[in-house]
Amino acid sequence: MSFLELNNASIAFGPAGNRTEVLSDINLSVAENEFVAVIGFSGSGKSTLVNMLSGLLPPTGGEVRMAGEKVTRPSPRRGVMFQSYSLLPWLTVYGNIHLAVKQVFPKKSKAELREHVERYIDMVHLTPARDKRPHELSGGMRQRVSLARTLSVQPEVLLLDEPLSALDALTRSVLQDEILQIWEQEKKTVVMITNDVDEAIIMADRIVPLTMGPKATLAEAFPVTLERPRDRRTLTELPEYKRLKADITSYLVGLNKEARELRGSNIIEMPDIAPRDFKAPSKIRGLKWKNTG
Ligand SMILES: Nc1ncnc2c1ncn2[C@@H]1O[C@H](COP(=O)(O)OP(=O)(O)OP(=O)(O)O)[C@@H](O)[C@H]1O
Repeated sequence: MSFLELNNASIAFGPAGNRTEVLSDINLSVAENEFVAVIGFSGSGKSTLVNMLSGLLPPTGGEVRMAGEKVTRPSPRRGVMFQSYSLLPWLTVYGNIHLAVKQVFPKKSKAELREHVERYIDMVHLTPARDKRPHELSGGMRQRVSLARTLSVQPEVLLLDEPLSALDALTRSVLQDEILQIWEQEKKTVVMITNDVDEAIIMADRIVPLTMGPKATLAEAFPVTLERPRDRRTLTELPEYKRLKADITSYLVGLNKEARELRGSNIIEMPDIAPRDFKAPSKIRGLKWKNTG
């Protein structure tokens, strides 16, 4: 049964008369505890899609529903984790998570708050770094804090907007495994945005391509039926993995080609002109130098 739904949802930006429809006629139905990966090119509208799912950006057409209710504003029931860590630099790991938890669970006692915050710090293996500030942490550690903070408010839906794309390949795979472990243990509904086919296959139950914008829409999904837990050391050798990777990659390459051809027909011819004088000036704001050109 569908838990999170997008029904003919669209997002347009710009003033009346000059509007651009970035997302058009998006339909998606995510079951409870399902892990869906949305894969797309840069600029296609992936973050706009996350903002719409979270309730930050109301659709200009159609609707978003969660557990049958229309989504009209952000709520702690939908936790978002962004590509940038968005941590408060003057607070420690503990402080960053504590702030979020206190906001969402104001009735918890001091001791309950402490126990709750420490549980999530432990979940992402950051207990030894509990009192460090963001500048004292590596990129992977910062992203772990961000994950712990998102999880600590106990959302039912996790929206992950390219959470690992700024990390090196090794850290990225460690964090993929940690997110999967947490997902299995905490049973969340996940929509993860990614631009990495391998990441999508390793993590998701279903991969949905987002076509190129403007008027980007979701294409037909690729189901991933590989058994869980998935072992990345042996997974890449499986015929199903290879077939999926080839199918999704060639689909994405096709999208890119199609978009380039469309853009090609809109190319504006520029006049063939050259500057009359291209000598470097001898003086700029009182600064003199020898013209060697
Ligand atoms: N608030 C806004 N006002 C006007 N245009 C916007 C706004 N937000 C996004 N856009 C436009 O919508 C399009 C999609 O942007 P979006 O950030 O969703 O893409 P993306 O796929 O997440 O890109 P990237 O992977 O590079 O982060 C872009 O052309 C962008 O300029």
